[in-house]
Amino acid sequence: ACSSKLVLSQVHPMWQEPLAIPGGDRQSPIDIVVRKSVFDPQLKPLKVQYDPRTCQQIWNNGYSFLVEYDDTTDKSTLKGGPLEDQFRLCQFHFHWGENNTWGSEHSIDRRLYPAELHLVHWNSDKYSLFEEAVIEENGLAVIAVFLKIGKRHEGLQKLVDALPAVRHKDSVVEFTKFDPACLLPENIDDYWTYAGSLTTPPLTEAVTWIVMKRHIEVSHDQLAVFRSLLFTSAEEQLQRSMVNNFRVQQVLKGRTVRSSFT
Ligand SMILES: NS(=O)(=O)c1ccc(S(=O)(=O)NCc2cccs2)s1
Ligand SMILES: [Zn+2]
Repeated sequence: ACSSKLVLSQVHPMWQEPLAIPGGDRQSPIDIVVRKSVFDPQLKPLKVQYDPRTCQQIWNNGYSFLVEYDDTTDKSTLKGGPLEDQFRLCQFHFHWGENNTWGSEHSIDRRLYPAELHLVHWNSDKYSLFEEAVIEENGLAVIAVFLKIGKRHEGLQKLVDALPAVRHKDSVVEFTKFDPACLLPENIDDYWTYAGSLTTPPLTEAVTWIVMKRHIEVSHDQLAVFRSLLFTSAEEQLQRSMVNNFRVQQVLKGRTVRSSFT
């Protein structure tokens, strides 16, 4: 699966930022300044086709919890939008805060949300493995969806109920038949897109970001369960709550953010 345990450089947890990424001129996340985004009429509708049968497991990797999909065939795919090629879903995960005031990685005109969903895909037209794609500039496509506190999200509850089983770093639990399309807003035609990077190590500048304009709602209690997870493994003396697992916003460095809507 896409998050095989490649040996990552011994950087500190991402929010004690490595000073600068050598030549980092397309880092993520960013603040999206709506009035500076450029409508691009050539942007196509996104084509999302997810097969719930490819869902395999949930893994606490010490940064977030990842719901991992079988990406050995083109069963769960993303294409269209700003993308030239077909991309395979390999995992989705979230970033969230210690309270409901902040937690998202991207912001819209400086507005932060309590959490942000990332659906991670890699370019299966050009590469044969996630690990190859993750170092290429057109290798990954990540859909970002903001979460707002409101009504309970029925589809999310199956995931919330499984989280206590992956409380500690490096714990894994089988998780199947979950359709990640239920986490997308009804309208996925309105989005911003820009060239960026992974927001955790290895921070590679390989990501075409697709940030949804519409958010989804989850309940206060559902998000509270995210905060019951731990950054630390069961053996560690000092347990640390998994909260504020977002990266600080990065400079735009002249990049253009395009919008699919006016
Ligand atoms: N927040 S985000 O969507 O920008 C992501 C950060 C890391 C992601 S990954 O786990 O898919 N790959 C990172 C790797 C792990 C091992 C080898 S590379 S996706
Ligand atoms: Zn992420």
